[in-house]
Amino acid sequence: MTQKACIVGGGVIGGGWAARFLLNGWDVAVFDPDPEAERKIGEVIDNARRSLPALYDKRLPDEGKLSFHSDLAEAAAGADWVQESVPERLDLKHKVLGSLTELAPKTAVIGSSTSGFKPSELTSEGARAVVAHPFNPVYLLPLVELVGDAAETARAAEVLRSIGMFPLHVRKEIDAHIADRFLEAVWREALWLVKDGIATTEEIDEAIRMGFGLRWAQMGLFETYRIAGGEAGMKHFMAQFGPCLSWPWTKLMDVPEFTDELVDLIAGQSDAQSGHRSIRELERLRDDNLVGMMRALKKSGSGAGGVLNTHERALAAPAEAELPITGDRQIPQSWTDYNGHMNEAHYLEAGAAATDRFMELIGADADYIASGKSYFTVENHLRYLDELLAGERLTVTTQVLQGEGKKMQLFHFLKNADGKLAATMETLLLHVDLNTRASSLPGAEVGEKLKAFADAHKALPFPEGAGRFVGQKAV
Ligand SMILES: NC(=O)C1=CN([C@@H]2O[C@H](COP(=O)(O)OP(=O)(O)OC[C@H]3O[C@@H](n4cnc5c(N)ncnc54)[C@H](O)[C@@H]3O)[C@@H](O)[C@H]2O)C=CC1
Ligand SMILES: C[N+](C)(C)CC(=O)CC(=O)[O-]
Repeated sequence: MTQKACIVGGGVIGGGWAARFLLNGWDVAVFDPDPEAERKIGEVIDNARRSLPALYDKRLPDEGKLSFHSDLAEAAAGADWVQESVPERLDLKHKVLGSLTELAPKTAVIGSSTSGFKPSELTSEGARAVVAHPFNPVYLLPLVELVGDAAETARAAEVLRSIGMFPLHVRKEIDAHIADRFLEAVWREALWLVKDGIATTEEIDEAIRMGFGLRWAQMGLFETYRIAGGEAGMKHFMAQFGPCLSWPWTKLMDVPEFTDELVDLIAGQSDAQSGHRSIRELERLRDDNLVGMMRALKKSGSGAGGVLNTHERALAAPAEAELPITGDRQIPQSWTDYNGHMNEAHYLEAGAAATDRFMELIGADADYIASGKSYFTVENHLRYLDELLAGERLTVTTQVLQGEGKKMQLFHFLKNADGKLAATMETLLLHVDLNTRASSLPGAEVGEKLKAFADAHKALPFPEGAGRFVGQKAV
């Protein structure tokens, strides 16, 4: 049965939560008194539709139903998860969480997005809630800091994993949890650097994005510094840089006063730096960059890439069809080019991924390859028949044309969401012994499975376009 999330407060963060649940197949009911809430959330969800599916090489579940409610009881009825994301004021959080405790099903997790309040503060007037603190954009970044009752946060963690997030249990409640403690320290130093006229907002951003910002996404702080200690590792690093902590490098806890002058100085520099772009434009730029970086992390399984790999493995396999389905995904924005459609190179990428999937189907999987046997491609022929656009669903099915001895000849059909043929790729592979790098017969089981597909597919019509080559004569 479809699960339901109730989103209370649909601003920057509530909108992100709505998108995360919706695109993972949950029904989403929103309660927000702002008359503009539907438009704002719609824009956030459009951004999410453009970016979240691009992280995966499999299709996400069909989107759930989105509804807006002026009655909190109606929004909360039947919910499996309720997420409060109203402004960061304790009196307001008490009021909203108190009502939700009465109205939501007893079985529902009630999460608060609070950046700073502790669970004991949120529940001091009898409300039932745990802190589920996410990061912007909630639909792309996996981290959620969970703080509160152990059984309830364990239940919450399971749900969060199922929608591709990374729950981090905070062992002891503290103001601002873990991550915002860092962010606050960095923010405080940045304010001092601007106030003291040492650096502009743009120079501070360059100092982050040209250097340590790139490192942090893949190894965090401690692993990065371990390497910085050279062969002697962390001990050497601490011996060398530990004493600096007592030098006057930082402002420590000294907070700059938030005068009108400082606010104007920072807002003015920020306008000069980025005011020529709208917030939505900046969001799309941020999302495209995040998708590119997170896809790179997927390859090594580092950081957020490991979370994506785990979630992708849990996504449902496509339904059976006459031909094996060897690909089912949405087309990422990053696959499109200056002509506004999927670039030719990615047709090959989709076809090559289908070959890999077919190899798995006949047992030529990672273990088989590790045992020293594999297939090498020796020839491909691609026909580009129709445009494919960003966000469209792409499915690939595979017919075996030849599957005996060392040879495996496959014909991939690449189709859009309406089942229209957009491309075909014919590919010839030879089985190879990875130790001698010479062609060889496949293992008995792989050979038999391949032959079974080949025999079954012999009954099918020979595909139109198979056996073709580029016919233009050279002049
Ligand atoms: N903006 C950020 O970077 C992050 C914010 N948070 C936390 O998320 C929460 C929300 O912050 P934002 O989304 O940034 O704020 P926001 O100002 O963008 O959105 C708040 C929304 O709550 C609505 N609202 C106000 N009173 C309400 C009520 N009684 N019932 C239902 N909705 C109501 C407002 O109309 C608005 O749409 C805060 O607790 C904040 O600390 C957490 C992570 C990051
Ligand atoms: C500024 N902030 C404290 C609301 C930020 C967060 O809580 C997390 C984030 O997304 O940076």
